[in-house]
Amino acid sequence: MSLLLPTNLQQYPSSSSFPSSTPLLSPPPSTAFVPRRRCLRLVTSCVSTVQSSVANGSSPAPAPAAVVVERDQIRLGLPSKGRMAADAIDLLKDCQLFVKQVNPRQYVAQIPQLPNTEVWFQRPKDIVRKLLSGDLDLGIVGLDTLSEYGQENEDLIIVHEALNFGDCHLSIAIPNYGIFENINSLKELAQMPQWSEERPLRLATGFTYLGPKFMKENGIKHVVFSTADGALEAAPAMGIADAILDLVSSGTTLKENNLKEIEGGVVLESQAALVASRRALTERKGALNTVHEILERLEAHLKADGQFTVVANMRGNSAQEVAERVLSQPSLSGLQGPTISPVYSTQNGKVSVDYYAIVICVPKKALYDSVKQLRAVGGSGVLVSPLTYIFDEDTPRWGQLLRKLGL
Ligand SMILES: Nc1ncnc2c1ncn2[C@@H]1O[C@H](COP(=O)(O)OP(=O)(O)OP(=O)(O)O)[C@@H](O)[C@H]1O
Ligand SMILES: O=P(O)(O)OC[C@H]1O[C@H](OP(=O)(O)OP(=O)(O)O)[C@H](O)[C@@H]1O
Ligand SMILES: [Mg+2]
Repeated sequence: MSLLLPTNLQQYPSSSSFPSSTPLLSPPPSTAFVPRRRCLRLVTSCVSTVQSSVANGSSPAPAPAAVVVERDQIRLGLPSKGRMAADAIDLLKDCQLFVKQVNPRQYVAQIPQLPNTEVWFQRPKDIVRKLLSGDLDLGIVGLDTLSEYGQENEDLIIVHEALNFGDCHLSIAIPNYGIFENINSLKELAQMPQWSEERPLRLATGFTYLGPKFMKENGIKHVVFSTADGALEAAPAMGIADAILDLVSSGTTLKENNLKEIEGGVVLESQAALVASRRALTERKGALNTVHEILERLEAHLKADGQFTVVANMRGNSAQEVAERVLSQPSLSGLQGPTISPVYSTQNGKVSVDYYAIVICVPKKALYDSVKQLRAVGGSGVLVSPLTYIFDEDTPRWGQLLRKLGL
C-alpha cells in the first residue's frame, strides 16, 4: 500500500471525513498529502486488491459454519518480539508453564506441562488474525490489538482480560502550544472553529479501525485520518497532522514531543489478555480442557500476586475473643476471614494456650495499614511473606467463559 503513496504517511478519510487544506501549525512537506479523491481511490483499490489476493492465514475471516481444520495440537500464539514477548513467557513461567524454545528465531515451541499444546510465536496483530482464520486457537495479546484487528468479531472470546502486563491506553493527544494551548477536552477540540468540511481536523494514528469508530461515536464530523508505522508523535510538529491517536503508558513520548492528552480522549484502556477462538473452544477436541488448565493457573497466580500472607501472634483467652478483636479492624478480614490457631506452650509441665496465631491474606497495597491495625489490637511478631498461588474453590472466569460459549 505504501508504494502507491508519496510518503509512508498514508491518508484516507473516514466515513465522516473531509479533504485537508491549510495546515494550522507549520506547513506540511509538499509530499505529505495526497489529494483526497486520488488518495481514497488509491487506498480503496489497493485494499481490495490485497484482500482479494492475499489472506493472512488460512482464510481472511472465518465463516461461522466453517469446519475446524483437524490437527492434534492446540495452538497458543505468543508475541514473537516487542514489549509483550518476554512478559508473556515470564507470566507463563510464574504459572509453572515453561515455554521451551530452542532458540529465539525458532517460531514454534513446546510447553512440557501441556503436552497437547504447541506455542507459535507471531506478531501481536497476526495472532489476532490467525485466531480469526483458525490457524491459532488461543493467544496472548494486548486488548488494543485485539480491538483493532479483531473488530468485534464474535469468534474472538476474551478468556482473561487482565494479565497484569502491557498496561497502556489508547488516547488522543494534541499539541500543548499554539491554537491548542487552551484546549483540554475532546469537546473543546471538536468545537474549535478551525475545523470545517474544507479543513477538517487531521488525526494521525496506527489505529485505523478504532480511530474513525471513536470519532464517529463521539459525533465528531470534521476529521480526516492518516497513518504511519511509528513515531506518530512527530506528526503535529512536522505539520502532517493536528492531533494523534496512539498508545500511551509512561507519557514520556508525549511530553518529549510537546503533546498533551485531553479529557474524554481515551479510546480504550489496555493490558495483555488471553484470547481464544470460539470455534476452537467449541469444536476442537481438547481445547476447552487446555484453556481450563491455563486459566486456573493464571487466576491462581494473578490472584496471589497482589497479596501477602501475614502471620502474627496475639495474646487472648479464646480463639473467639481473638477473632472478635481482629475482625473489629477493617483490613484484617483476609480472603474468607482470619485463620486463628492456638499456640501451645508448657508452663510447669502443663500445656496451656496463652497466644493465638493469626493468618490472613492482605492486599499488597494495604500491607502497612494492616500491620498497624494488627498491632493496635495486640498483635506481635508479625511475619509477612509473598503468596505464590491462590486456588479458589472455583475459577470465576471459567464460569463466565462457559456462559459466553453457551455451555
Ligand atoms: N507504551 C506502549 N506503547 C506501545 N505499546 C504498548 C505500550 N505499553 C504496552 N504496550 C502494548 O504492547 C503492544 C505493542 O507491542 P509491540 O511493540 O511488540 O507490537 P507492535 O508494535 O504492535 O508490533 P509490530 O512491531 O509487529 O507492528 C501494544 O499493542 C500494547 O498492547
Ligand atoms: O507513554 P510512553 O511510555 O512514552 O510510550 C508510548 C510510546 O511507545 C510506543 O511507541 P514505540 O516505542 O513502540 O515506538 P513506535 O512509535 O516507533 O512504534 C507508542 O507508539 C508511543 O509512541
Ligand atoms: Mg511497535
